[in-house]
Amino acid sequence: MKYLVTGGAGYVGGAVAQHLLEAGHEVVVLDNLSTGFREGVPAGAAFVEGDIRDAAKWLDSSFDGVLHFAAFSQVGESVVKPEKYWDNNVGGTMALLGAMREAGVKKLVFSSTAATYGEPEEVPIVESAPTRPTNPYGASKLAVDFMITSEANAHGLGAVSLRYFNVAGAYGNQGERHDPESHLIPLVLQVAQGRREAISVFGEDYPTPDGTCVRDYIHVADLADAHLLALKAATPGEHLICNLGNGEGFSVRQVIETVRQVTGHPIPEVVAPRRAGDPATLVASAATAREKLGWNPSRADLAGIVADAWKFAQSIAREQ
Ligand SMILES: NC(=O)c1ccc[n+]([C@@H]2O[C@H](COP(=O)([O-])OP(=O)(O)OC[C@H]3O[C@@H](n4cnc5c(N)ncnc54)[C@H](O)[C@@H]3O)[C@@H](O)[C@H]2O)c1
Ligand SMILES: O=c1ccn([C@@H]2O[C@H](COP(=O)(O)OP(=O)(O)O[C@H]3O[C@H](CO)[C@H](O)[C@H](O)[C@H]3O)[C@@H](O)[C@H]2O)c(=O)[nH]1
Repeated sequence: MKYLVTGGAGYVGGAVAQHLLEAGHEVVVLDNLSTGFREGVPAGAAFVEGDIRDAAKWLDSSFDGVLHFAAFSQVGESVVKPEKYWDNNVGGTMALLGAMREAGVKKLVFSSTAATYGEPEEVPIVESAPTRPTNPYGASKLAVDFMITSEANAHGLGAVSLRYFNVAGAYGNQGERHDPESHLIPLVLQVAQGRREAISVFGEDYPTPDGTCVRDYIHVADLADAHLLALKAATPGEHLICNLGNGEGFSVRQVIETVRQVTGHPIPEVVAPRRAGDPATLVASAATAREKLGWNPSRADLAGIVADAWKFAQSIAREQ
């Protein structure tokens, strides 16, 4: 099969593109390199440097589907520059859906997010939980989910939205290298590498066991498996939404402690103010993904996830 991967020069899109190639598919990556890297596009994929708003230039009926990762995704930035998120995430996806309609491409897998739920009333979070995003990033992704539902109803698109919780780890040589980095695990690893002095803990007064935010970390390779299963499950005229996480929460301090164990570095920490837009606890119920996609994650162990991210961070440091 031939797939367009938007955002395939980024962290998750690059890992999924690699997995698609290994499964024998043809992959075309469309990425404007706004946050991604040319060297993040896996060998064997065709690369088009361009914007999803211009997807109609490259999308034609030879494609069997689209995997849509291209977006801005920093929670904190979205609070101070919301217009950037509405423009790229919502405006960009509207153009992409239009191009798919024109070209008659009927299958879509979309990177949605746990941030669509906001502060949950109950954990683990199920897909029928209220969606009350606490930041414009989550709101923009929720708007896209609504857009996709109406596209499926009106025009027969077969779509699956995967609501990732916190993605981490590496898949072969596909790993996380955001610049600037905002995600917890790669930042803590930068401390272990001596690239920063200490990790800031954003708030220690949350209603959680140790006062720091709790998140559900999922290995990017397990996430990649879910995308291939989602392509199989996509059904014309239907929009399926699935959470992807391991169902277990780890606090910021537990993550830091795990990095200490994996790297042997003492990792100094400093307490900093809360980051705007952060919910206290996000933990997934992935029962829908297991039932509807047949997804069975096999790399849930946090130390293993951190060890893979560490291996990748060290390999990048050697290259630089
Ligand atoms: N990393 C996580 O923990 C996480 C969690 C939930 C959801 N997501 C979602 O997964 C997707 C991928 O996240 P990531 O961590 O790999 O981010 P990333 O920044 O590494 O990748 C995004 C890629 O999209 C490209 N891009 C952005 N806007 C574009 C546009 N208009 N046209 C073409 N290319 C464009 C960027 O250059 C980049 O290569 C995003 O949609 C994000 O919202 C990520
Ligand atoms: O230097 C740091 C960086 C992060 N954190 C904390 O660590 C936790 C995880 O933060 P990340 O930035 O790694 O991840 P987020 O939970 O903010 O967001 C990630 O997961 C979300 C869903 O859970 C969204 O999908 C989003 O795209 C993705 O970046 C948060 O409580 C954050 O406040 C720190 O304490 N210090």
